[in-house]
Amino acid sequence: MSWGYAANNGPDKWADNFPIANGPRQSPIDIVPGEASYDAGLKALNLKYDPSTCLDILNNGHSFQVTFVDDNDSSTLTDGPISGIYRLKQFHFHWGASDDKGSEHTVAGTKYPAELHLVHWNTKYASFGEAASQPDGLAVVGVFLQIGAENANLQKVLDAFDVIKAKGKQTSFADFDPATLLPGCLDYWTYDGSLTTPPLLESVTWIVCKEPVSVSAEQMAKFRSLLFSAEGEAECCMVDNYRPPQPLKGRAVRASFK
Ligand SMILES: COc1ccc(/C(C)=C/C(=O)O)cc1
Ligand SMILES: [Zn+2]
Repeated sequence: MSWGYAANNGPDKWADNFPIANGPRQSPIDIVPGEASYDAGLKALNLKYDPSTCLDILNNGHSFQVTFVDDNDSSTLTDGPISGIYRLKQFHFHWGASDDKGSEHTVAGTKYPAELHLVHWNTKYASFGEAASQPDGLAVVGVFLQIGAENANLQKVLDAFDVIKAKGKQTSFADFDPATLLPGCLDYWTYDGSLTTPPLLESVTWIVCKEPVSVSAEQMAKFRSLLFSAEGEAECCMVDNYRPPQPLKGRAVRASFK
């Protein structure tokens, strides 16, 4: 049986096949603002995305992801807490069955209804796959979603859902600028962590934005219309696809802001 988010294959079971699940730098974590240390040496995030690198949108059975062409430096993350150039590979989300849960990171115990992850890889390595196994291989920008006004930029992504409802469905998705999903203020917390799904590799520099972006309740219902299940299988709604916070194990969380 493969991993998932159900009682029999969910986060509490992942260590059976992926023992790193109990490792020293696992993600997500609960971010406690009062315990984060302001680091004046942290640079502002420099995100430069080219919409023409947007390729397709896929239901991978755990989330949906929008994948980008990453054979050049058209869409990159530089500065912030990292050194060098990291290329955007994909973005995806995690969300709940109801608005009181869904994010992976929490802020002083507060869960948001959803969380966006923009996954970038360090170009000092030859490929995403190679980078994913290195301690400085990946940088993921996390953005919280909170219930409010309809998000017109997000709606462009949600409008593609009808053709990717089931696991394994994929369709072309062009000319989308992921920068339109970012909050106005790019203040962030940063810490060393991991992938939040198997293989849970400890290769991620996490960059979690303090400011959430809006999503309407109707848009959240659209997220919940996707399926974990493939066509022809018993329908299982894609909800609660989030890993809960993991032990900090002595790690420092730094803030880019006072
Ligand atoms: C090498 O295989 C991989 C599988 C998943 C991932 C990600 C990007 C997981 C996550 O988003 O937590 C990376 C590599
Ligand atoms: Zn994620």
